[in-house]
Amino acid sequence: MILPRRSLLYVPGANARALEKARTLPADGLILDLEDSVAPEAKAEARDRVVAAAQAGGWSPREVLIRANALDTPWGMDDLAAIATSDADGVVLSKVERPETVREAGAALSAAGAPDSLALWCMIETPLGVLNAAAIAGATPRLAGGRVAGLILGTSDLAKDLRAAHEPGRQPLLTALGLCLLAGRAYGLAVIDGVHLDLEDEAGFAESCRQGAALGFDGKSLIHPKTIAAANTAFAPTVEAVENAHRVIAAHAAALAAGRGVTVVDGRLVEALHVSEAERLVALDRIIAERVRG
Ligand SMILES: CC(C)(COP(=O)(O)OP(=O)(O)OC[C@H]1O[C@@H](n2cnc3c(N)ncnc32)[C@H](O)[C@@H]1OP(=O)(O)O)[C@@H](O)C(=O)NCCC(=O)NCCSC(=O)C[C@H](O)C(=O)O
Ligand SMILES: [Mg+2]
Repeated sequence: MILPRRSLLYVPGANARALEKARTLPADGLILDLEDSVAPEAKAEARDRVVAAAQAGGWSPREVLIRANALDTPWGMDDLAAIATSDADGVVLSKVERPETVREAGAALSAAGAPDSLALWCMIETPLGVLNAAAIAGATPRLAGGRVAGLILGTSDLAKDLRAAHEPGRQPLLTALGLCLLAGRAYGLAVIDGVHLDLEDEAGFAESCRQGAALGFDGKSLIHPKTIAAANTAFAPTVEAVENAHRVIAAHAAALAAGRGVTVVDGRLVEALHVSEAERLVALDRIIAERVRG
């Protein structure tokens, strides 16, 4: 089933008001955070609060993911044990660098009683993580019956480790973004772009969404509710794209009925591969429209 992942908002797990507010926001998904936004002395309390919030329900149609601390920190394993039976849709593993970490997390979740439906999302945010992205994506992918549903780029940590500049166009990060997209798509995963740190830079945010959508990301991770609407727009199919998709589907069906495998729509060649992409767009558009109607 296609799920819109245009906007995934980080919600600090230590901030009770933000957690409450998140229930009302039109993001496709929420990442309830136990990692970087939570101070060490607040980790245990934040874990209890986030797990209780997930268990309380009432989040639909939003996906609820909980970001755990890395497994080699004092909190990582306790986070997984608590999240396992939290009714969240997924666990976000931070700073994943090796496929063994994904398997270890999957085993820990299963041992703690997690249902098979609990997904794993891997953050790729270090140079080693990028270089191993294909092995991480292919460790236990959903398509092969495993838990891994997606990759999320951690471009802030990555830029720091690379000593790269945060600049318009994100040239210093493009190799890493492309490698992660290749890795995720090779194993049928969702792939989510990193955050835009400057909350006052509306034009830069819009441009980074446009670029992320053009590169092929499913959506963007966000840090403030005021950016949800722009991300939802940027990563949704446009009206023109949906109209074109309907024309492609109809023209190809007519060509097949006439015994031909290819046709031309508005001067462009249409083959079966274009039909499957058109069908994906139409399905995504329908689900988004259903959400808007409520
Ligand atoms: C950046 C913020 C600290 C700003 O917070 P604040 O000053 O409270 O903002 P506002 O006054 O403008 O907030 C307006 C209302 O919106 C609510 N709010 C704000 N942010 C969120 C949020 N993220 N989720 C839910 N609700 C939110 C406020 O409560 C206000 O509500 P109301 O009371 O009704 O007026 C703050 O936005 C924030 O903490 N953002 C998230 C920070 C975070 O999670 N960081 C970690 C994830 S990013 C990361 O780790 C990067 C990655 O790992 C990498 O390496 O790249
Ligand atoms: Mg990070």
